[in-house]
Amino acid sequence: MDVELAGRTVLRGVDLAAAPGEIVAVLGENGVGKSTLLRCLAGLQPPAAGELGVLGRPPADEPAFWREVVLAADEPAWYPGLSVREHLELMHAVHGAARLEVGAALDAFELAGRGDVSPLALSTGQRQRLCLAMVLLRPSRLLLLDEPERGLDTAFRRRLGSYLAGYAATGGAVVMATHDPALADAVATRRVLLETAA
Ligand SMILES: Nc1ncnc2c1ncn2[C@@H]1O[C@H](COP(=O)(O)OP(=O)(O)OP(=O)(O)O)[C@@H](O)[C@H]1O
Repeated sequence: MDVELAGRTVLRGVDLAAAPGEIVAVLGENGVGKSTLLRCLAGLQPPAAGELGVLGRPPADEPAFWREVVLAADEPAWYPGLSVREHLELMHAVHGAARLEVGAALDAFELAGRGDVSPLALSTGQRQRLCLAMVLLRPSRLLLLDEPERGLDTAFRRRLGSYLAGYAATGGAVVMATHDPALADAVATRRVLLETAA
């Protein structure tokens, strides 16, 4: 597919497939179009040309689509008055059939000691861990992750890799834009290097 933003071709001839159980790492320099590609896969940016199918149909920004697909890009808006634990409980209650219990998610993402505070009282890396905990707690078939390593220390990046591998091992597909070659090396089953559209 080709993608244009403000009349400029940002992506040209991008050809990408991700099967269940695959982790696709999308690499490339700043501004090359990685986030734009994820937005296309999430149905938030229509391609100017070409074809795009997600889970067997064109992606659409509607509830049925978002029950199966998660886009984790910019930091989400946090609910005022809800603690870290309550954000996870909300996710658990809304989605049902959760992949993780709340206590297990707090432990896995090293937030057990911070469960009662507001997300705004967390450090940048802790907030990113909460984002990822919310993403991985709920059921889904496709994760679209934009620089999931953002703010994470080296040790937790490795843990993230193992969590993504675990997600893929249960049949989920992951497409992630990343600037972390070590994360890509550790878990990607396929790598896509984007280059500036000529
Ligand atoms: N809303 C917009 N309108 C016009 N151009 C945009 C818009 N958003 C992004 N762009 C441009 O599209 C190109 C691709 O941006 P994108 O954010 O997809 O890059 P990226 O590969 O994710 O970059 P980074 O590694 O810095 O996150 C850039 O040249 C950017 O300037």
